[in-house]
Amino acid sequence: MTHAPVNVTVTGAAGQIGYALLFRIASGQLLGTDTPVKLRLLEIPQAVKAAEGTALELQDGAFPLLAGVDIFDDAKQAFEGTNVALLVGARPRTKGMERGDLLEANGGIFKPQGEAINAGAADDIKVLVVGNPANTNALIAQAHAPDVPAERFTAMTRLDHNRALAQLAGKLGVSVADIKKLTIWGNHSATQYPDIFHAEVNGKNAAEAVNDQNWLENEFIPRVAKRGAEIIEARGASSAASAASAAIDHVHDWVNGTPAGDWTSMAIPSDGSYGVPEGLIASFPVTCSGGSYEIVQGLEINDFSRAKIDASVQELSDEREAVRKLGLV
Ligand SMILES: NC(=O)C1=CN([C@@H]2O[C@H](COP(=O)(O)OP(=O)(O)OC[C@H]3O[C@@H](n4cnc5c(N)ncnc54)[C@H](O)[C@@H]3O)[C@@H](O)[C@H]2O)C=CC1
Ligand SMILES: O=C([O-])CC(=O)C(=O)O
Repeated sequence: MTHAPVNVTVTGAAGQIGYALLFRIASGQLLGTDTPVKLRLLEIPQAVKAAEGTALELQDGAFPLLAGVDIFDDAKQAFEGTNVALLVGARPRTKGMERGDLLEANGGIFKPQGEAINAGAADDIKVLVVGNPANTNALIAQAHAPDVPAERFTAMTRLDHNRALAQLAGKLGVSVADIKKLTIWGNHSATQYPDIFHAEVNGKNAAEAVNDQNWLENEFIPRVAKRGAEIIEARGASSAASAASAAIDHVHDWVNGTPAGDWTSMAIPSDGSYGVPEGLIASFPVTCSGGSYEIVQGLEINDFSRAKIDASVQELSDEREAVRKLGLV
């Protein structure tokens, strides 16, 4: 072991995603196999007992990298000294419900959590918001943490990125490892835009390799964008293990870097790149290195992509307007 333990706070620890996530964090997959972790679990009072049960199982995992587990029902305490915060706890969307319906209910969760991060988190805090509507929940938390650099607040579109990789690999009969430079733009919602125009498949342009605009427009994009609903329909519950896996990928790459010659997708506060209004937490193509990320610049955006990006960004602007009206940002 070469590092001091890193404090990782997970909210919604007793939920479905939490159950799939905590064991992978404890095993070293979040930060690396030379980094011990101390877990700080935040739950609502009614779910603390269940979180305690999970903590017993974590103990039984005998993970050499797990330096401790503490459980809280108070956000201020849970974020004290935190280096990495995974904000998973939220109300999951249920059958027939759109993410927009959840804005108000979740505002009441992410405002106090932003304040608690501002008050007590470590200087190097990195925040990933998973709980939906993830982009706007991240915006709310960030708005209440004025002393933390805004770029430390991110939201998860890595699951969408991974879903798009898998669909494209299936179409072309290749491995996901053969695909590079795919991008999710915009919101983690049905308006998101999975972009294959800059993606490469074994070094060849992916859109040219597919050469099927009908598949792109009428199968690939809707399949990826509505995959969450497809899983809910099939499983009777929202994606959990795949969401946990994507959260691991997101933080792992942020901390340890993206591979040379590739990029990933993260929802981050816009700096105005690609015409996305500044401050919106939107998904972009990013490279990570040395613990920070940068938006991939200079990509040519064709008319088809422009319209799709604009539509998703418009939804984010509307969500920001809605939470402004609620006094949440
Ligand atoms: N960004 C993404 O790609 C994805 C996001 N999600 C979202 O992740 C969230 C969690 O999903 P699941 O684990 O399946 O839900 P779940 O309902 O199984 O678990 C949520 C947990 O959060 C806890 N919780 C609620 N309010 C809290 C608070 N104020 N502080 C701490 N904990 C709190 C609940 O007690 C519950 O244990 C949902 O919002 C879901 O829509 C799910 C899949 C993908
Ligand atoms: O759709 C949902 O509520 C869960 C989710 O975000 C996803 O699976 O992408």
